[in-house]
Amino acid sequence: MKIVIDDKIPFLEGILENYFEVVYKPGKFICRTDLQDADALLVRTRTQCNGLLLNGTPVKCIATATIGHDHIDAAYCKKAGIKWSNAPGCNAWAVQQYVIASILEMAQKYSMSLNNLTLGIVGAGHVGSKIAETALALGLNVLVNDPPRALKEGGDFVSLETIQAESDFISFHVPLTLEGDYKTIQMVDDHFFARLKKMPIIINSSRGEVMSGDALKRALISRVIRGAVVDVWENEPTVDVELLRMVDIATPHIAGYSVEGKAKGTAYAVQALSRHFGLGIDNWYPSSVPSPRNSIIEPKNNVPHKTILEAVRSTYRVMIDDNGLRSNPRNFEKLRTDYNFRNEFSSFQVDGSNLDAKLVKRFQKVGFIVTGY
Ligand SMILES: NC(=O)c1ccc[n+]([C@@H]2O[C@H](COP(=O)([O-])OP(=O)(O)OC[C@H]3O[C@@H](n4cnc5c(N)ncnc54)[C@H](O)[C@@H]3O)[C@@H](O)[C@H]2O)c1
Ligand SMILES: O=C(O)[C@H](O)[C@H](O)COP(=O)(O)O
Repeated sequence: MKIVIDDKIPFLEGILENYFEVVYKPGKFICRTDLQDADALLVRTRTQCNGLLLNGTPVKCIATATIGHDHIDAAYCKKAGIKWSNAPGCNAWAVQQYVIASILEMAQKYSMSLNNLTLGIVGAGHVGSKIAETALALGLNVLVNDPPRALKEGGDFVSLETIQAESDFISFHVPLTLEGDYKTIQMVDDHFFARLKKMPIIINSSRGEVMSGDALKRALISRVIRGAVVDVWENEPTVDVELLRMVDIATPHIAGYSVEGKAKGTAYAVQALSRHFGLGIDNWYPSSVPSPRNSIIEPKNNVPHKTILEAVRSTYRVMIDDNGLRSNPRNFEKLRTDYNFRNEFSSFQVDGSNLDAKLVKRFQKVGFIVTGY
């Protein structure tokens, strides 16, 4: 059997070679000729898996080592009898880290106290629900909009209008969908911004095409919003430099780039291939996943948001990623390729010996391990 694999998927070398003839190639350049005698394809978001790529090839199974699967033409695959899988939730904690770090940076920049501010979350799946829980622990009010879940589950969901009217931050965690009752393509447009009431900060780490960059620029110019955090862009890897200069935090689609998230993404993809081809490695996981060089955090004080911001910064400095893209927006894809995957909060231990009980709880809710309290 033969498999073609995106050559930027970590933790994989030597694994599938035991079962397949393996060809590694940059995801963007995988083409139909590469697949003439291939049975399977293992990709990231950089390979468009559609009829153009797959028609007339023997590929019968595609695994993507990512949460998002908008690069896979599901309708085509169904028609062509190609099975595909993604890696649900693999890097959700990495995006939680990115969004929480960004909210704390924004609160500091604009001198906002998080207590009693409202975070509106649009899309409450693996990522959105983790952020909701952390935000509550940080003292924010949380409103959640997720019409597909609301229809299935009922419960405490609000309308998009409520999010627009009451939020000080709005963070998007929807998949990119092009059609249907809940389609998300360009869901954030001039009409969306016109309904905002509280000059919120907008955060997009979902997909660039969910939001109109031009509408976002108009909203920033007219001060309908206070600011914006943008990790995903329309037309990646090209970045609208005018927009980049206007937003508060601009990063090159790295919200999900944690060591743990990458390890899980690879593992879920290998496991899916194993199930499909009967490889017998259904529980495979990378044998060694790097830990942080210094995993102990010793908080200096008991002032909640200050000490949590310091701890968060010691795991991840989102402003360094911002600076990287700002200094060289044309390097978008290279910044991603060369990215030094960070560790998630759960790989760090906070020394709780001088923390009050409430702060211990908060650190735990953010995702840290707290010891010695
Ligand atoms: N920037 C990054 O590095 C990065 C990393 C991971 C995921 N993502 C993106 O984030 C998205 C969300 O990830 P996830 O793991 O939480 O996905 P998920 O599938 O677990 O959750 C998505 C949620 O959005 C809801 N939803 C769908 N359409 C909606 C609509 N119109 N309005 C409101 N809610 C809607 C769904 O019901 C679901 O609960 C992914 O699809 C991916 O595109 C980006
Ligand atoms: O959908 C996802 O999982 C994320 O957007 C992911 O971080 C994209 O990762 P890449 O395709 O660069 O590996």
